[in-house]
Amino acid sequence: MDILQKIVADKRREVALKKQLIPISQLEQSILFERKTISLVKNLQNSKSGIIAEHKRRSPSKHMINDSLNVFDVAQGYEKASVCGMSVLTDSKYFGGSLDDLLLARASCNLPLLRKEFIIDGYQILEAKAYGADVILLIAAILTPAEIKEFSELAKSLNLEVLLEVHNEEELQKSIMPSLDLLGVNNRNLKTFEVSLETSITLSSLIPDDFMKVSESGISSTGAIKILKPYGYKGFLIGENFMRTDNPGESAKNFISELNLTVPIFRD
Ligand SMILES: O=C(O)c1ccccc1NCC(=O)[C@H](O)[C@H](O)COP(=O)(O)O
Repeated sequence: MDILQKIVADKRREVALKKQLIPISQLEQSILFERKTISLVKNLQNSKSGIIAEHKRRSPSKHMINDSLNVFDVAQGYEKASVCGMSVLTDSKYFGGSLDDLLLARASCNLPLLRKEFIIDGYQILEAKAYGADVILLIAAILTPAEIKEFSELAKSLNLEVLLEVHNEEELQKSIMPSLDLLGVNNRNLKTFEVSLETSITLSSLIPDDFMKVSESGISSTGAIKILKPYGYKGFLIGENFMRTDNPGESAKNFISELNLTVPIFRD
């Protein structure tokens, strides 16, 4: 069993239990359900840096990254750094995150928030909305095309944007549909945990221009962004590189300053 299969098996049990404890009607009563969402796509279109900064305490590949920070401070730091959006890992068992992290991030900043989760049930999309997300992640490797359609359409009906994540051409070809907003290529091979920007480079020409292209994982220098931009990537999801430091917001700010100095404006 690979790591995604393990995570999904646990997630199915977790979601089944939660559905018994907290009914959908209760999620729908959240005041955040009525909130006007903020567009990550628009922020990326208007940005030079394209940085989506992640809150990530630990991970299956790197184990402990940083659990001494307060998500409230991290979100404020990212906002001050003028990132385009923030990704909040809400899985607890493998990443040490929670829905409370999402809620705290929502309370402390006005950035578009991505709920970074292993979504296998529409219930989790209603949770995302109830806890203040603007964007959800769908992972092609763990979903059928019918599920991607059902979940992305549910998200759109709640005014949430949808980031679809792929690792290879097969996942990309089976998943492309109009109800998606952003297409993320994950550079991390989930069998070996190796990261390679080649994955983003290889898949770039197969992604139709209608989607905002995002490169995810293993981005540890402004040089990587310089390499990826000419392939049409406008979003760059960065977790460990910022979270490994004592002050992720300051690290993001320095990263963006360096980027502005070294990277030419996008080629459209
Ligand atoms: O990060 C992992 O080890 C991991 C393992 C299994 C499934 C997903 C995983 N990561 C989720 C992510 O997509 C990353 O947190 C995100 O792209 C940021 O990556 P990085 O900048 O390399 O921390």
